[in-house]
Amino acid sequence: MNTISEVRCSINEIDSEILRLLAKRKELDIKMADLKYSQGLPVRETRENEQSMQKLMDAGMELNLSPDFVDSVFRTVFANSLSQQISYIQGIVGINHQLNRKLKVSFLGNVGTYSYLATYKYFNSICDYIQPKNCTTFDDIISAVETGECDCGVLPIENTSSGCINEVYDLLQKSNVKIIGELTYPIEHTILVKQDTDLSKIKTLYAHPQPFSQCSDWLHANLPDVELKACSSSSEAMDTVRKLDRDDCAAIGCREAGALYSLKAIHGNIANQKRNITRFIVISMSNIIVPPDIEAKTSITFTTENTPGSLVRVLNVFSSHNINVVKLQSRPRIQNNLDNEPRGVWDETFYADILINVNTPLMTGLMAELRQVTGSIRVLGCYAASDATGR
Ligand SMILES: O=C(O)C(=O)C[C@]1(C(=O)O)C=C[C@@H](O)C=C1
Repeated sequence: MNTISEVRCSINEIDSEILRLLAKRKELDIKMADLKYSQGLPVRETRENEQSMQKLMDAGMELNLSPDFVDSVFRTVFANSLSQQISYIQGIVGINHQLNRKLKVSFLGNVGTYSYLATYKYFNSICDYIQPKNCTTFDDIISAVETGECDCGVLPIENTSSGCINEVYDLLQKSNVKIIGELTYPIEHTILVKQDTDLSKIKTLYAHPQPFSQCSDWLHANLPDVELKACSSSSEAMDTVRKLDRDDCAAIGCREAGALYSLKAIHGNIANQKRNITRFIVISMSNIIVPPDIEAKTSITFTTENTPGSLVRVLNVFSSHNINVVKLQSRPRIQNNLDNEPRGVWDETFYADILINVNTPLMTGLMAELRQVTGSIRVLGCYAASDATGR
């Protein structure tokens, strides 16, 4: 008769074997991407995937595994495989010409910030080694790329709870960096403490301003009298609470990252939206080419006259070409010369994300039409849409 620990041991061995096989599969993904790219074949093979899935479900049934289970396991494996292949090809085509596949990347904060987690998730399959540049402001992240100190930078741009991160939009208005990628990352805010304590004892809470704003409802209802201290990042917040080592201080951060700072989670899931997700953009000084079979997103910025119908005329251009505008945002225009500005009014700069690849013949005609109905227009970058990569 087997004991629990013997059975557990056998299960652990099987799990390790599954991991080894997944790692082997990952190596084949890269080989496959290489072959497809060199032969000019599409990366996404929807029909082949469907056929493989059907075969796996049939084989699974013979092994007494339900089709649902097989479907959910392999859907994740297939999505990951596609994302690996796309990232790899993006790496060949665009941002990584270095033979040793090392990239220097700037992002907010230190180990354990959400930006850190998103950065490693994005670049893991693109390069072998990331040299991190830890920044304390969004401006520094962009400057590190502009000066050539870093190959790429990662910036949060919008979140399902707090909306657009205006500071990043305004910095993009002033910079020449290109957007070369995006990823969406689930942000699971947690109250982290150093000493054994409970919520009623907390007097001071440390966090980046974004988590404060993303958790405003919960904070209002549960910690209304607590002093909120803004930090430059979640890592600074977590490190401060670790060093203070008190039972009346806490930080907002991700549960797993908290453990890196010897902090315990006492309350989780505190964001205003259950699905609290941040979209990050990846920036670089040079554009990448998105292969034609990958769904591409192009970010543009434009100005219009401050007159009735001006914006509609721009949107009509997209509509007439059946182009999906998946995001439209406006920000007050940054003016350096205020001499001719009438008092009390200001102009807006618009940002739009549209589903089109800039390297299509349609784009040239589209830009010509857009120039006729805008004051100025600039492409901020064209990149693989996160839906396409599963990131
Ligand atoms: O402070 C961090 O951990 C960050 O990475 C910054 C940041 C942000 O500025 O939006 C990143 C993602 C989350 O939305 C919350 C915080």
